[in-house]
Amino acid sequence: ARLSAARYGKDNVRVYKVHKDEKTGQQSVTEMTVCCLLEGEIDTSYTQADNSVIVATDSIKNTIYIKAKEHPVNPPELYASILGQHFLDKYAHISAAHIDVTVHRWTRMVIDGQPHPHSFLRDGQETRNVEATVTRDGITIKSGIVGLQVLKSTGSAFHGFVRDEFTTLKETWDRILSTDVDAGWTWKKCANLAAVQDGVERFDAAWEAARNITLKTFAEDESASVQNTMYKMCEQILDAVPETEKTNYSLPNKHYFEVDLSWHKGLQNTGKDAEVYAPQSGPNGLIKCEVSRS
Ligand SMILES: O=c1[nH]c(=O)c2nn[nH]c2[nH]1
Repeated sequence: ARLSAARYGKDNVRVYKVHKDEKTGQQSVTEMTVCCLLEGEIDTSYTQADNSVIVATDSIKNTIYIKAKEHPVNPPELYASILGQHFLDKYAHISAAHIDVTVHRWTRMVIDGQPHPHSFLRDGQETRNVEATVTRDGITIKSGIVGLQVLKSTGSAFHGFVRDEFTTLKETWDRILSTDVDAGWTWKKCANLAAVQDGVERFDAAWEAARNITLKTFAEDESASVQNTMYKMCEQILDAVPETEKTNYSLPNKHYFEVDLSWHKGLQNTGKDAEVYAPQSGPNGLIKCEVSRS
């Protein structure tokens, strides 16, 4: 037997950082969960019980906090790149650092019409995600949005699909569409950390654009299918963010079934009379795509 792949580190490292603006007294907060895995000349720690090559996962955890103190944690793409680059700079035998950052929502409260200086709310389990791979050959970054739950009560159809001896699904021209958005966009490779930092505002702008494109397309598209609607989202993100090379979506189709109540005094609740539905926990459709520049 031979070791064919190996990476190790610390997962689920929760980090909070506050920024206090001395002039305005306004405070801002960031909360994230970090996973940091290292690759390199570490085989002997697996095969020969040679611990001399191991940067302890506890030390990796410590480094996550130290770098969060020493450097900005926003945008997460920059923090992830700085953190990853540290391990290559410090440890010659480490060849790659895989950094995943999941940023949780703390949205500033608006109290009596005014943004509150130091109070925030968790308005959804949606997260902003970054996967950075830092190597001596450059930095690849994939940004994303995960867990953005959306629903539309009409404006979605699904008909014209294969009908055969396996098909029971009725065609519909008017259905509920609900999904949990998992969207990603992959940046063109950066040669080094300086290239990430140069034009760093592009990361927040891209996240804003991708989120707005997703919501607007979901809301306004007369959807013929999840497939077609998500493709339209991808096209627009590539157009809006020229420094990306591809984008991808993974969308569960979270079904809402009609409930036939006609057995009860002839109550009409199907088709055009449908108002009360049974939301389904599963099974769910799952539609995935990756769209690249042509
Ligand atoms: O949008 C949809 N795409 C599909 O592939 C599918 N299959 N069943 N319902 C569906 N809805």
